[in-house]
Amino acid sequence: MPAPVLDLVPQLPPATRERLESAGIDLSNGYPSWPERPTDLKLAASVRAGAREHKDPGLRADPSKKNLFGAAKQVINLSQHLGTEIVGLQLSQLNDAQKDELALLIAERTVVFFRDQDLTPQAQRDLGAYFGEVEVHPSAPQVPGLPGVSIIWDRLTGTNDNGFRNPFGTQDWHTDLTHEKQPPGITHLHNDTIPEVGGDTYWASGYSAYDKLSPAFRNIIDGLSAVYRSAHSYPNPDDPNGERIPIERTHPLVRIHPVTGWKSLFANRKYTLRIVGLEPAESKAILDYLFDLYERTLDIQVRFKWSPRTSALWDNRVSIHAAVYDYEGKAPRHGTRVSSLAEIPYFDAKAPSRRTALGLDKPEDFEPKKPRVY
Ligand SMILES: O=C(O)CCC(=O)C(=O)O
Ligand SMILES: [Fe+2]
Repeated sequence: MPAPVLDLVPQLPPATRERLESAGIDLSNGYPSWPERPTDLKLAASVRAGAREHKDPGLRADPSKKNLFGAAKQVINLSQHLGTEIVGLQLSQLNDAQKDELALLIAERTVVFFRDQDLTPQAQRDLGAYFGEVEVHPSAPQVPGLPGVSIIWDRLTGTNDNGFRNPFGTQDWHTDLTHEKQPPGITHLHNDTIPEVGGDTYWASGYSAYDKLSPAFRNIIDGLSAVYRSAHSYPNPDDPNGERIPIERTHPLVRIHPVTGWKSLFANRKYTLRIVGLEPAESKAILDYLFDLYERTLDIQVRFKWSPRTSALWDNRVSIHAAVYDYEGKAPRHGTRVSSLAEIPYFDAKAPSRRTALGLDKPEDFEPKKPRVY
């Protein structure tokens, strides 16, 4: 299939163009570039089907994080359960000890922010490569000359029908690339251009969603597997002109983060299709409950207001996220992103939840809730 032609150089926001050009990105063949697309589903599914060794840098970190925190001007926790902003550090200048500690911090706090970054797309890719093998999407738009640096920009839909009634797709709560055999751990989005008003992003904690469940309910979902579907679809090799179909993969519904050792819910409404082994109605009832809990429980979420040249690094193993499309494409918002593939998701019945590991459980957390009396 030929790569779509969509030359958007003239539409690049000025700050974005300046960032790309001063980093030596060649825009003479257009922007973005599209990878050689797989011709069919089998090829797309095989792109990263092999087993990769993943050694998480967070496992090497000094638990006190003294190298990272000692060099920062300020460390601000944005909510109890997730979200930390680090002030006064440049991501492009971190040493290895600081990168290891950052990987640990992201594992613990789910999403970490750095404002006022001077970050080339090349430096962003190098940092991603430190965290794990950089994901090169088989069919998503990328920065020319830099496979693995993909682009978040609503102009890339190639259609103009996104708006108030039809938000950009990233507004749906989701986790990235859950259909991969080794889905991403850390994803790093650097937004070089941000509207003056709007364009915030939400994250919700999978650790805390799991912690919200009663022990009896945890027993029901612990050890179950679910099927995860890809966002992109591909022609079936046996029927190249027929309907395009997505990739499907099975993973545990509750997974363990290899660095923290904590259990996390691993479900998202956009891509988790069904629980293996259950009747369709049972699967739907349980998944709908889990999605609702995850998406609607405000105390396990953080909403972040960006400023230009800000980086967010989040852990896709233990979170869902959603981008608010209230600027409706009227003001430019442009970012580059790099995802680092991690381990094959796994479950361990003996692993603790986050609250248990941190000693935060209270006896009443384990009693059935009493009905509220007003
Ligand atoms: O635009 C955003 O804030 C987030 C978009 C998103 O879903 C992603 O980068 O994976
Ligand atoms: Fe996403």
